[in-house]
Amino acid sequence: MATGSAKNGGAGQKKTSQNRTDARTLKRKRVKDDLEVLQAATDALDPKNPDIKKFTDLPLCEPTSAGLRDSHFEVLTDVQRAAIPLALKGNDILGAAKTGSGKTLAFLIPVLEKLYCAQWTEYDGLGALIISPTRELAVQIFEVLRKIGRKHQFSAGLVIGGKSLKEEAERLGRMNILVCTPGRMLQHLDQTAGFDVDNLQVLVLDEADRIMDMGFQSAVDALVEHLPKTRQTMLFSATQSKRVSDLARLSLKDPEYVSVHEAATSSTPTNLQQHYLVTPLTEKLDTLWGFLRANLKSKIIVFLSSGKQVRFVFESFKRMQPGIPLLHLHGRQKQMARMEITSRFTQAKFACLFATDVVARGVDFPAVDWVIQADCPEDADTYIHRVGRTARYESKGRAVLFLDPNEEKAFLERLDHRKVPIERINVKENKKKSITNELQNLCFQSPDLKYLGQKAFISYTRSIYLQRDKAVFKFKKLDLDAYAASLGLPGTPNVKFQKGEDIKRLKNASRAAISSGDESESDGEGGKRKTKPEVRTKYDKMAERQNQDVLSSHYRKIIEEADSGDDDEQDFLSVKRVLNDSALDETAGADAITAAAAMPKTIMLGNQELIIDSKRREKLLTSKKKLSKYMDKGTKLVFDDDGNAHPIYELQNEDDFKQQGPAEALRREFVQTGAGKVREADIEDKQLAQDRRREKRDRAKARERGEEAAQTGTQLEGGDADAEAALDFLRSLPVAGQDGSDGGRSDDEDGPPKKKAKKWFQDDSEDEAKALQKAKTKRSGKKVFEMDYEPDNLEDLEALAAGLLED
Ligand SMILES: Nc1ncnc2c1ncn2[C@@H]1O[C@H](COP(=O)(O)OP(=O)(O)OP(=O)(O)O)[C@@H](O)[C@H]1O
Repeated sequence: MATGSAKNGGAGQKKTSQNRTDARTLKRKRVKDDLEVLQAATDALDPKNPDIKKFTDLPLCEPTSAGLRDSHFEVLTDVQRAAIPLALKGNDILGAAKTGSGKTLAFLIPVLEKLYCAQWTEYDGLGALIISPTRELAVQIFEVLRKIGRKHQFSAGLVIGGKSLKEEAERLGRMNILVCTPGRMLQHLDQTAGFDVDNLQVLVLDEADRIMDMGFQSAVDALVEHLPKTRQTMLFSATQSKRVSDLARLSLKDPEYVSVHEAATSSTPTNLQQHYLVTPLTEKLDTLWGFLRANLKSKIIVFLSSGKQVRFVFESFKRMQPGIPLLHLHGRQKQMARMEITSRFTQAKFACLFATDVVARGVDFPAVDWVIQADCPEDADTYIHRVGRTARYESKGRAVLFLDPNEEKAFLERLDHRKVPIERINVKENKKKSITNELQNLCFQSPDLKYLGQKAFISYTRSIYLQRDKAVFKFKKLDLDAYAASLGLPGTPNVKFQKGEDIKRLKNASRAAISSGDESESDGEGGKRKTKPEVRTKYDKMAERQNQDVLSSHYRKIIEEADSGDDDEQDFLSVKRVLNDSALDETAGADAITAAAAMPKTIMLGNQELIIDSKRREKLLTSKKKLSKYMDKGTKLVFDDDGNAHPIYELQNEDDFKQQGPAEALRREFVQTGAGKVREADIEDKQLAQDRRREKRDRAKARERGEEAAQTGTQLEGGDADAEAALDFLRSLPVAGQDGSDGGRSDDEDGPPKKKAKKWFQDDSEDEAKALQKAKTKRSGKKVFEMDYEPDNLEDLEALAAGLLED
């Protein structure tokens, strides 16, 4: 049976495997036929056909179509309509379209189609490389790729750093599509054995103008060297450059220039409202604070010029609790933190994100209401990308640019030149409020915050100094002292400047340094090749810091000490001179000094000889206070009428003492007189205490009578002077509501409460005071009248307490 059945089973198995082979052949044939149809449709496709409106109008394979359907993409945007057909036909593309217009799909769909048509498998290696200037954007592109490519069989990976090179390298060999940042990719091409890109079919540069910008030039050049020349290349950006040199470096072949909004009257989305307001640098934080307080139910991105600015504003505003969740993002944060913050802001309904230009390009946060540019962007392109974080696709958005009066004219010209429609708005005078005092208090209380403030000050002033566009950024016009004060700093930090460098080069140099030093903090930018980091001491790091001027004086001393090797000797000699100033015979000259240098230094204090054998001891000897413990304590003297000095306790001459009588009798007499004096003093004290108690009782009674009279309105009969005085005092107090003001009327009072005008700049202390007042009223169940009166003694305070808290 077993055998039989085995026999039967063998025939069955043969049949099944035959069936499977047939099915596979059939499937392959079907796919081949489909591919031929697809290819024919693509060949026949007229890229300029105006009837192409939906994705279903394009010759796309089933997996891509299904991915788009499932992601609810149906109608093509302008840039997609213009670019996708050309790209499907294999052209190189130079795509330019406004922010938020859907450029990501415009290159991802052709990538998927190209590899599908080539029947790309895992054995074919890397087929497409997509480069982004920032990690955030790379992650986002990868997410869209996963969404629309979910029905494909390709493997896709993200190469942006944050993991060890080895870990990434292991997976690289198996990837068909990679989304990466240039620096990190270059590292792999240089260092990862067996990572083969010879087969690459498509290269995409998103935010191409930025990638081709100087910070990335060398990385991109080196990267392109590794890639095969026969490939399709696509470049996209909202601010596309057409520099011939760039195109040559990327070996673009007869690229199609797709610029769907070139004829548009504005280079920014039409559903974006753009404003600017002129606010002097010294009031910038006041204005920003006021804006946030007035827009608590919004999703806001605030752009600042550097990570240090971002940290200071975030930390100080966080402590002042504006009433809206605050987040911050800059390139020096660890990768995990950046991803976490990005995702929190993405999900938030109301929040404010302080950020550097790390999220200025490409990042697609949903439903951002406001983009605030608190620091003027370095050029009009950066402005366009920053405002593009709102009003994306078909949604609306608003943007406000803060300009210092010195920046206004020239920067508006730049915007006008780039077709940016922007209108001036003003902050209402009555809504302005200075937060300088709060910042000063915070900086005073927290040295950390003060340090951040100093760093922010330095990075801002340096950035202004280094900006290329000198017509906009006028360093000489900065009032540095006032600016430092506006940050709450107790003094103006010193700033060192390097001439002949511009801000972009500096920024990118620091990025390159990071990417070669610490991978985990790298932005994937810059593209310098990694060298083995040397072991550096704490002092090395401190000495390398660019802003040593804000180091504590202690650290500065350490650094200065390290700089001059012969310091010790110099110190020694100079101390010797100081100590022996009077003792040194001038004629002894240099010989005496040299001889002294060989001997240990000493100093005589009283009858003690102290050896100066260390800097600490030397310092100690210059402090009078500290020296005092080594010195003799002085003796106190008193002077008689003739001016003769005597010790305080002077023993009487023995003979004189004996003449006064027997010692025991003298002692008894002394004790008796002393005891008599103490008794008298005691009686006086008791009498005084009694009088005071009586006075107090009388005052309290008079007060009670006075209050009754004041309440009933009856005239006081009789003439108790104290009571009358108390009544006068009570009448002199302003009674709630009588002086025309609201008199501190509590919410619980009868009658309609006056509606308070809604304020822009309501601060927390007011809220707290109100809450306290309410809590008090609730607890006591009594009405609370606020008086504009400051009691100046204890009695007044008691009267106030008794007179104002009543049923
Ligand atoms: N055809 C479409 N239909 C509906 N929504 C779309 C379509 N294409 C893109 N979008 C949506 O529009 C938004 C912006 O798209 P995308 O991020 O690709 O813009 P972008 O042009 O790359 O912007 P930026 O210049 O800022 O990088 C995204 O939320 C995306 O999901």
